[in-house]
Amino acid sequence: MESSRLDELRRDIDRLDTEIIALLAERFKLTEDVGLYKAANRLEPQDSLRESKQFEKIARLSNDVSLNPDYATAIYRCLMDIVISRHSELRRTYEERNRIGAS
Ligand SMILES: O=C(O)C(=O)C[C@]1(C(=O)O)C=C[C@@H](O)C=C1
Repeated sequence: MESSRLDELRRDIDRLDTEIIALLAERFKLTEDVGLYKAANRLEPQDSLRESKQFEKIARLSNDVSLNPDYATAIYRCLMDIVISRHSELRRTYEERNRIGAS
């Protein structure tokens, strides 16, 4: 491959990465609020029913744009695992604060 072509492709990748990171930041802000809501309402960090619906949607959306659904599914599994771990942390912090506040 001509090196200028490689540079051009990498510029396109960099541009998309900028957008992907901005969207991830937005998504994590929303899941942070979900985590705070769950902690305050004593809901479990993981919701398997919601996840099943999410994964169905992800497969459908991937197929619509000719993306291998396995790729998107793997990425979203990672994302959700990070979210679940953060929600567990928020729950521990929330309960710790309430214990201290109650004593
Ligand atoms: O919708 C929720 O309840 C969330 O916590 C968000 C989210 C997600 O990232 O989409 C993460 C973990 C849950 O197991 C399901 C979905």
